[in-house]
Amino acid sequence: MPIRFTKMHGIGNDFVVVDWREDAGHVPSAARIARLSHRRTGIGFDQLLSIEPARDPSCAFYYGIWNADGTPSGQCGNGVRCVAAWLDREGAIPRHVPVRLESPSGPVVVQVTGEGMVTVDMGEPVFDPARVPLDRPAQATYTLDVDGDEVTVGAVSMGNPHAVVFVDDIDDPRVDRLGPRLTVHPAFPAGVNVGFVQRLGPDHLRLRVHERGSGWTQACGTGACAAAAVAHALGLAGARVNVDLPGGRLAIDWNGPGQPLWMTGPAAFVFEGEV
Ligand SMILES: N[C@@H](CCC[C@H](N)C(=O)O)C(=O)O
Repeated sequence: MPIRFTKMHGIGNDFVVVDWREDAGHVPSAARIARLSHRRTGIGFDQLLSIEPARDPSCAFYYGIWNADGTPSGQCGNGVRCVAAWLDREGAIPRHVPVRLESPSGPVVVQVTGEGMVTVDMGEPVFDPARVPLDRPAQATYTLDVDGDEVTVGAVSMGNPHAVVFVDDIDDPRVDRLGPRLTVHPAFPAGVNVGFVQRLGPDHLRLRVHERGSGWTQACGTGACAAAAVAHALGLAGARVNVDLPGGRLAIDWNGPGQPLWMTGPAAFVFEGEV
């Protein structure tokens, strides 16, 4: 069955967006998604995003998320900005007005603030390890054995699981080795997105993310939220943090426990296609 799609990206984290508002339920198999995501023999993307009718009547639309290997995810920060920009281009949601969208992990609130700029209320970061999920009793940080290497991580759910590792230099080759190994560490039974954070100051972080199901990406929106939330919880960051990823910058605002976390950044259209 042919699939019409829009290729988009959020600071280099790239997506195929499919419109299933009239036609929900035609999820391609994991094997087909993996074939389509291939960068030489397919379209090439980090995630496939569907736009569908909302199941929750308080939300305008539902969006589904699948990684490049075909596995589903509960949340995608760069993806939800692209979904909002796509709905804005269709005239399906109003501008400058908060709109509730339903993700697989629950509602978020998007606001298209200008051409291609979107702010999202991502909800409150969840540090309870049982809900990340992380198979350890609750602590501020966790020390994990990664093939004989001791690695200290913060853990948080942003609707999907994140491990956050502070390093002196995100370009250190040790980071390249640790990313893929930590993503499949058995302490995280559902796998984990792993963010390596270099702290430049209380309001400025550098970040690289090895994503569960997609590998190293140019940017990870929920990864930026997780990095800022863990830094804030450890007293290493304030309420407003600029997070620089290989593909660009996101602004994260979080006032701490009991408060929602906000992410602001761009969303861009690349091309339309059918496969
Ligand atoms: N690129 C994303 C996260 C996509 C899902 C992730 N790989 C997972 O499996 O949870 C983002 O921008 O947040």
